[in-house]
Amino acid sequence: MFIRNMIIYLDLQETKEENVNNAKDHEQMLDNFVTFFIAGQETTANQLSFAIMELGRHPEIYKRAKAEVDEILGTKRDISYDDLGKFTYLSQVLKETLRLYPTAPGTNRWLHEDMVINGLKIPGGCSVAFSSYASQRMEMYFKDHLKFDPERFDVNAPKPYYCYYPFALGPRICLGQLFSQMEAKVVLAKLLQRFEFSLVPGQSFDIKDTGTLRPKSGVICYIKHCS
Ligand code: HEM
Repeated sequence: MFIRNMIIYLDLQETKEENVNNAKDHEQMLDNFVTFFIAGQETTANQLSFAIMELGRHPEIYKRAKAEVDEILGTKRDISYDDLGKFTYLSQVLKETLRLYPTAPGTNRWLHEDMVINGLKIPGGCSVAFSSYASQRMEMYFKDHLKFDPERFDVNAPKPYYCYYPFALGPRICLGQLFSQMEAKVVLAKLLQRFEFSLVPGQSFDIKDTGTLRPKSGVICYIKHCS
């Protein structure tokens, strides 16, 4: 990610030298830089914090995720691309984490013309906000809606179409979706392979919304090196 950001930065400098008068180009480049920098770093980092938090709260889920990692990696240091495809349960854990804690909790779209949705008229020329946080916690879409349950994302479970969208939907869907989930799997697998986590008792599991969601007071853990 750092290298990627650096490349964008260098491009920006070159553009500045070549085309000093074109402020609009620069603004767009800067917009992209900020998007990548914010969208590309905090969202995945916070997803991992929430994942560790939920694994700490559910020892049986933790045990199963750890068993999968140990079976696939053993004591191997490097994770290959093929290994990533085998982390079925870990992937379910990460999806369920983003259901309860969509770290980018919504998005919006500009409506160019009037629309009627479910009998409700929405006038054109306004911005419509979508909350993945709200949709993904609704009982009408998810049984035991507040329960952390990675089984919802089992390959045989019914697919939660159009009510689960942590990366948004449509042509402007998150550009980094696949990359971020590869990154999250690598980091979580490595953490589970090498360390044992347990939550320090008495901490709050409140959420803070600073544009992206994060655990309000961090996730405080005891960490032990796996023998
Ligand atoms: C857990 C991790 C992530 C989540 C939950 C997430 C979520 C989102 C959401 C909800 C949007 C808005 C899309 C829309 O309005 O249609 C978005 C946009 C975007 N994301 Fe991510 N994102 C994540 C990671 C990343 C990473 C790692 C990158 C880059 C490497 C990235 C790059 C972008 C970009 C460039 C956009 C703007 C796309 C556009 O407007 O066409 N995201 N992301």
